[in-house]
Amino acid sequence: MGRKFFVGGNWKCNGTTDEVKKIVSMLNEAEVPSEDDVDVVVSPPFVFLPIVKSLLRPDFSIAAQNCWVRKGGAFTGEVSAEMLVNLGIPWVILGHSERRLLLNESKEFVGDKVAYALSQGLKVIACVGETLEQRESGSTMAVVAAQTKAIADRVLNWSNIVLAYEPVWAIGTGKVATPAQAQEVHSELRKWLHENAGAEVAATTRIVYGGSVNGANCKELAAKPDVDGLLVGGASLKPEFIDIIKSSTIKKSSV
Ligand SMILES: O=C(CO)COP(=O)(O)O
Repeated sequence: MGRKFFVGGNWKCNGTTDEVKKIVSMLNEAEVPSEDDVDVVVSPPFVFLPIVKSLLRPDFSIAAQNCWVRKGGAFTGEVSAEMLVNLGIPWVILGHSERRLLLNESKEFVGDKVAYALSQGLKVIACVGETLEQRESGSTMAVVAAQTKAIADRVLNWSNIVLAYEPVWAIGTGKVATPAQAQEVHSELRKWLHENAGAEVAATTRIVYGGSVNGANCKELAAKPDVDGLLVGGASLKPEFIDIIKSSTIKKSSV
């Protein structure tokens, strides 16, 4: 019943057309484990979705970085789930901490977005994570459980959700969580899912880690039993992203 390893590349608000083409060429030329063993999903800014879709190798998939909370309409500046489906984009990242914190997206709003995106047939990478202050005050689990509950309250079927644990203090800081810290929260999150969404959801939902993952630290993180993949920011724009994809092989050798 193994959970297939998942590697996401969140390009955030980066890139020009030329840079995007170069990253895609680098990905297309790489030799990586088979799609039977690893899901690779890259997430360019909205404006580059069509070009990436037209150029990217077929065994890699694509995610948008956000979408509107309900059906499209008079919502200036927003992009709807229906539009992503129309473009043939299968995945969307929702609840990233940069949106929760910089754009004041509440956990309820994120939960609504997750439910709506799923209802339209999108697969969702749903991000949760605590700030440094929250970690230091001992409320890490309470925070990530409340963020996960806002999703669980609105969603019954978890088969199209990947849960990404991204501690805010580790994002873009070079300060990666230790493998033990990641494992601890992932295992608690799985326990939470078991108690609140059922044994099947807990056993099958992939929980991936994000926050300063790079080519040097990916294997140790990937080796942890409850780390089912990695969500990569800065390093996903660089050749070391290929090494991160290859860290998936550690799961094969450890079973
Ligand atoms: O936010 C992240 C992925 O969504 C992680 O970003 P960094 O890998 O740049 O720390």
